[in-house]
Amino acid sequence: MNDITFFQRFESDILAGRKTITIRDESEAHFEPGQILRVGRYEDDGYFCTIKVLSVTPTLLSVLTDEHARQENMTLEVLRDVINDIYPGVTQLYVIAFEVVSA
Ligand SMILES: CC(=O)Nc1ccn([C@H]2C[C@H](O)[C@@H](CO)O2)c(=O)n1
Repeated sequence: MNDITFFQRFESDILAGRKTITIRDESEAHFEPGQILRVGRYEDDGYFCTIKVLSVTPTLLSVLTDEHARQENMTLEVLRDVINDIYPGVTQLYVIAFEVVSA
């Protein structure tokens, strides 16, 4: 049983350490620093690594920066588009910073 999922297209970036945050809505804001999470692919729930949650920080879509985009390994324009696709109309978001502890 996995604790969090990511779209398959982000798997290689996560495993390579190029993607070190994920930005989620209220439904996934309950994670806490220090928690160890099993990570699966959204498409098939197949496990692909274990991460440690470093921080969970409330933010707003309107204040996302190039630094968030860098930590997502994408441009800010693409990051805003991705978030608008996944969470249409949502402005209150949560930045979950993590590190891969095993894969
Ligand atoms: C079910 C669900 O919401 N799954 C998600 C949500 C977000 N992500 C990724 C996409 C971007 O890189 C960031 C920003 O939301 O997190 C995801 O992989 N899977």
